[in-house]
Amino acid sequence: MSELKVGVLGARGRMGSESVRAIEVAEGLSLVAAIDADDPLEALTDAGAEVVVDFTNPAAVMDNLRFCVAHGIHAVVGTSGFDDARIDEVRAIAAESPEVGVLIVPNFSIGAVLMMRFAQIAAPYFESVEIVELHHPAKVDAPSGTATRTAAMIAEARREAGSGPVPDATTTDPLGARGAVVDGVHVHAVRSRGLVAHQEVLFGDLGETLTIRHDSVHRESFMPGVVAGVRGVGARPGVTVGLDTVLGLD
Ligand SMILES: NC(=O)C1=CN([C@@H]2O[C@H](COP(=O)(O)OP(=O)(O)OC[C@H]3O[C@@H](n4cnc5c(N)ncnc54)[C@H](OP(=O)(O)O)[C@@H]3O)[C@@H](O)[C@H]2O)C=CC1
Ligand SMILES: O=C(O)C1=N[C@H](C(=O)O)C[C@H](O)C1
Repeated sequence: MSELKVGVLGARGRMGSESVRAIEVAEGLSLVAAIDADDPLEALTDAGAEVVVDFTNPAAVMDNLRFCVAHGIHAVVGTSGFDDARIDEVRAIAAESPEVGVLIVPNFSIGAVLMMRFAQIAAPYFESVEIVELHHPAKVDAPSGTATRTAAMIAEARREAGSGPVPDATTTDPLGARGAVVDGVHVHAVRSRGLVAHQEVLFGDLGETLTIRHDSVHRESFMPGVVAGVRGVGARPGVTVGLDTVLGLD
């Protein structure tokens, strides 16, 4: 059987370079293009790429997706910045080439996928919830895509359960000490040397708290998920959000 031809966008970056290494050694995958900001996207079509992995930045990723979809190339997107409005935009782009799969994955690490799931399960049972995401100081965006996705999953679970807003008597917060509010969930972003990618979801109710924490201590934690996404995206036309279906969790 012929190997699946894969291109990496953002290939010299922290995640792109790790992905290049993972794809080079993965059985059945062949790295045909490693592209960075100064390379033309036509290098993908010239090399016959069938799937791309995008780890660029929120400002660049939409143009990359437009190119890939228009050229019938499946896309596995790790780049952050995908709120509901942006996902709807991708759905509109993908509708132009219905055979193409676009897999948008806020976090490829298996532990993080499970952390989000566990938070979703816990959400209806606690009156209070807050998210603390902690990352390396070179991260360009806040809050993280993982925190945004976790907040959305928690909010949906609370809505379905008929939960009200989280209790909070704060009326004065001139410096924004209570953090951002994403889908009704307070999100706090920490940036520090020594960190890679970490998140805590803190639940609270009468006389008890539950903390769900995940730590990526090395970027290799994301690679089994990236490789699974590359192998799975072609069988999923249209837009899929999250790695859950690829991992068989849905
Ligand atoms: N889903 C997940 O599991 C994970 C997602 N991420 C996300 O992935 C993204 C990248 O993170 P990270 O690797 O740390 O960032 P880096 O800044 O290390 O890498 C980004 C790379 O993309 C390149 N780039 C910029 N614009 C383009 C373009 N138009 N075409 C091709 N390449 C381009 C940059 O080149 P140059 O420096 O020359 O501009 C750089 O090499 C972020 O959004 C981050 O949040 C990160 C970790 C895990
Ligand atoms: O920039 C990072 O490093 C990460 N970005 C993703 C995010 O925004 O959630 C995934 C992971 O947290 C690492």
